[in-house]
Amino acid sequence: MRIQVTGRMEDRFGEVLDQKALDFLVALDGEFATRRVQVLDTRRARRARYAEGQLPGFLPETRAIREDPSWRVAPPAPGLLDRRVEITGPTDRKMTVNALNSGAKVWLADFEDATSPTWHNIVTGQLNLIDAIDRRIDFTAPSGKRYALGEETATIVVRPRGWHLAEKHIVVDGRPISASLVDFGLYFYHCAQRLIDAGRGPYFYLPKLESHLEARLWNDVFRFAQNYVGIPRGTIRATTLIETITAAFEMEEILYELREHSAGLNAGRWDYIFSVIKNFGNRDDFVLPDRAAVTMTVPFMRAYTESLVRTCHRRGAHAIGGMAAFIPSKEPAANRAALEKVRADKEREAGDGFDGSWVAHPGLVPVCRAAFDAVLGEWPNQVDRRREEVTVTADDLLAVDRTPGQVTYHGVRNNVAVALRYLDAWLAGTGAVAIFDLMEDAATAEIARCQIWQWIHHGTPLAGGGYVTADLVRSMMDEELAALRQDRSPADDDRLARAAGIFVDDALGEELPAFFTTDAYARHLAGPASPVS
Ligand SMILES: CC(=O)SCCNC(=O)CCNC(=O)[C@H](O)C(C)(C)COP(=O)(O)OP(=O)(O)OC[C@H]1O[C@@H](n2cnc3c(N)ncnc32)[C@H](O)[C@@H]1OP(=O)(O)O
Ligand SMILES: O=CC(=O)O
Ligand SMILES: [Mg+2]
Repeated sequence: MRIQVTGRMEDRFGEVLDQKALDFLVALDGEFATRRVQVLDTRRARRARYAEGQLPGFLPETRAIREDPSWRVAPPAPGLLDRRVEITGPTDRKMTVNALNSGAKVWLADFEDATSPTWHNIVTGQLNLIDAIDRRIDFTAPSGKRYALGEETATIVVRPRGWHLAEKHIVVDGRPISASLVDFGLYFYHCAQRLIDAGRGPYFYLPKLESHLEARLWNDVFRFAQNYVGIPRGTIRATTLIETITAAFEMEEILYELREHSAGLNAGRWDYIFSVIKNFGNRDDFVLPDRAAVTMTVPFMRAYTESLVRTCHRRGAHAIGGMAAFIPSKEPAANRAALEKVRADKEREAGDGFDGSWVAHPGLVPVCRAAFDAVLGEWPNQVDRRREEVTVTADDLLAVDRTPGQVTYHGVRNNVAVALRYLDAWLAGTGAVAIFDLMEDAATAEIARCQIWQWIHHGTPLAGGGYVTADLVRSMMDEELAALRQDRSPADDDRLARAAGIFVDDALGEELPAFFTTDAYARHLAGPASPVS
């Protein structure tokens, strides 16, 4: 047999991994596995060029696409006209029900940043999506709380894992298959027709793209999939996250490649910051201050979001805002402060022309809705607001050295503390967690470990004296681990040691690995003992 499922088959997994769905995965793999490898090679080569001092720019070979004012993306599909509030989150059963009932217009069902890609999470996530669409997901929790879908639910938009990740529990001809193709393929195969019958469609968010050629690859996947099951071209819709610095130079081209399937662009701010550090970490003029100082209004971030809105609206596409990391707190003063910060963030986005934005928690839906209601009123979006006055140059997008702020002892310590806590949760199977009152996920954890690497690499001075050194970071790490061990049971020691090992490999080494998730997945989550107990 060409395809083998090596992951443990739990209750009902056969419903997701039936022979016809597996045949579809084999077909996707046969068509696209080689191109995925080429994409990853191209990424490596591009990063190597940046390491030698090259900087990205707008592509001369695609100038005609940018300068042609005539083309537009497809009009919005059913359920995607009004996207003023989108809630994101993992696809476990409880959160699936809570997100769909949250009052948000869209639910981003996340297999990427918010999910630890254990085999269990991936397959049960697919099952939960099928059950949600069939409206048979209701259940009673052990606490006695009843979870049931309401009458009106959010439109589901699935975010498959990025091209860099493999799914090692499914092998084709002895090779692990692309995780993107698994998440896309299983959802599409099982749910496309169900969604069409329910008056919506198979919709996706595309993460971590680095170029328009990656968008072309996704577009070809969509064409192939639609032909395979016999549904019209253009039934699939996809919103592309602009969350890498290289994609920011190719927004027009990405919309163009996907135009028959495009549902717009999203400003994935956290991975964007990560991408800037990752690509230019070697350069003195790209050293960023404490993470808390890298706000959405610093010049390089502002250039990126202004350009995104203008580009989308010029092409008739939705521009969707990003994630404020502040989440509700049980402590009233902290809660008020968090809501106020989210309100300011969403009001700025609505004022800038975004058509909607993301929230991480149901308690934030009303804040985001109010900010967009105030600007949109009865209109479903503001795609007609062209923002023609905006001009953004390559220098603006790369103006990282104009970011005010310092590197502080507290900022370094916070990154160490967040990275260790996040990695520990990720190893235990949870991909999004509240840490020190902020939402943390794979993208924010990447920032934490990359900043540490960058600051050590440059021997960055600390405000108040001293420098960031590997010794300083190691001593902080030891203190944090000791404090965590005190709070936990000895049974957690092995997992904490593994979390520390990932941190050392990915933040303290000579080289800066492209993603912590790839190696950490292969070493810790892909074996029989995943998640790590
Ligand atoms: C960079 C990016 O990619 S951003 C997008 C990826 N990140 C995310 O999607 C993060 C999503 N958010 C979350 O996972 C969660 O909100 C967390 C982990 C940050 C906090 O979760 P908790 O600690 O459970 O928060 P809290 O206890 O306040 O939750 C209250 C209720 O809201 C539910 N809830 C919280 N967040 C969500 C969500 N995003 N979707 C659905 N339900 C949610 C909880 O399940 C809980 O339900 P219950 O009352 O039925 O038990
Ligand atoms: O996916 C979103 C991000 O900010 O990263
Ligand atoms: Mg992201």
